[in-house]
Amino acid sequence: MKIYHNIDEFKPVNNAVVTIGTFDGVHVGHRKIIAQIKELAQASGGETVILTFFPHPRMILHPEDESIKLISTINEKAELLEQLGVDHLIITPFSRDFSNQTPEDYIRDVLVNKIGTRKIVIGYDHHFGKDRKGGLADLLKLSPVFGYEVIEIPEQDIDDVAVSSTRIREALKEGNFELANACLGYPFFLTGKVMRGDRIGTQIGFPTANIAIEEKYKLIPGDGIFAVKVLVKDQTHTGMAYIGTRPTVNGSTRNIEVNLFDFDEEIYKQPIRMEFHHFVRGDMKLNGLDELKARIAQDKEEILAYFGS
Ligand SMILES: Cc1cc2nc3c(=O)[nH]c(=O)nc-3n(C[C@H](O)[C@H](O)[C@H](O)COP(=O)(O)O)c2cc1C
Ligand SMILES: Nc1ncnc2c1ncn2[C@@H]1O[C@H](COP(=O)(O)OP(=O)(O)O)[C@@H](O)[C@H]1O
Repeated sequence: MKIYHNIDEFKPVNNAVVTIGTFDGVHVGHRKIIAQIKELAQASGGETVILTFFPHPRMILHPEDESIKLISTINEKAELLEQLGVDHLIITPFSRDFSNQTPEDYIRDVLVNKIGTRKIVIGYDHHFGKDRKGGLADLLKLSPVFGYEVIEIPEQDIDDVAVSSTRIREALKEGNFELANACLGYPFFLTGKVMRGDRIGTQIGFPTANIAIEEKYKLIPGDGIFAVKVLVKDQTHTGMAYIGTRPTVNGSTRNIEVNLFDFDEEIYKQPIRMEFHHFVRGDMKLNGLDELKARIAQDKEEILAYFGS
């Protein structure tokens, strides 16, 4: 998959089959739309193009506002779309010029001239251009002029997509990974780098890799203990993750940490990817390190049993 960080980097392709959207999480609803553009492209010997927008305008206009939380970071999204076999991903940054185009200019300059759109798969609720005034009606009106075909996504499918995103976000907050992962079509994951902590982990016999996540907008599951699978240095390990403020040791920051089973390596600064499979319990203030250690040993038994090992 080729990635473009600006629409101007893109050179028109033959028989472009295009869809436009945020695709947060690249969940089962999105996958259905992507399967459709792939089928259309295959049938016409064309190439699939996804046009997405990043950063979200609110992230630029109000960088202090940390309320926007997304299921996948832009890099995670690109990785997921690549796995699905999308040919081209155009990531358009928000700009006033881009958002101020009239619907006609946008269709002619961007969709037709820059992308070479032959087929566009789009929902009734998609809006574009100045004041978001452009939509399906404009695309349909100009289709005979520019010779592209418009394929409308049924309203029910659009609603399913919206329902899925909201349900996934809620499920992740509540620790319902069974539901979130079923809606996503793959286990929810986060990616980050291992950083140093307070070295209490080793002291109690459960070293934990502390994960730093660069993207402030990434949605983090609610606090608790989780059964996870972690990819580190191209190897997958099972383990137990902790998200919380460590009330037992009077911690202050919200940590994301993981103890990997059958693992004993120094991995500071390593990139890791952690998949969430099951919520085990909520965060607790335990009475000292001995109690914490005993509780973690119990968590480990439960998680080993969960994974069936
Ligand atoms: C499976 C697991 C369960 C944990 N449960 C709790 C808990 O209930 N309460 C708590 O305060 N900390 C809990 N922790 C976090 C520990 O306090 C933390 O790992 C320890 O302080 C080590 O921190 P360090 O990596 O900075 O050395 C848990 C950690 C793990 C791996
Ligand atoms: N089984 C393991 N699980 C997680 N980290 C491990 C493991 N074995 C060794 N490590 C290493 O130990 C570090 C965690 O040890 P810990 O005492 O908790 O230190 P810190 O407080 O700096 O995280 C990890 O960052 C990693 O480099």
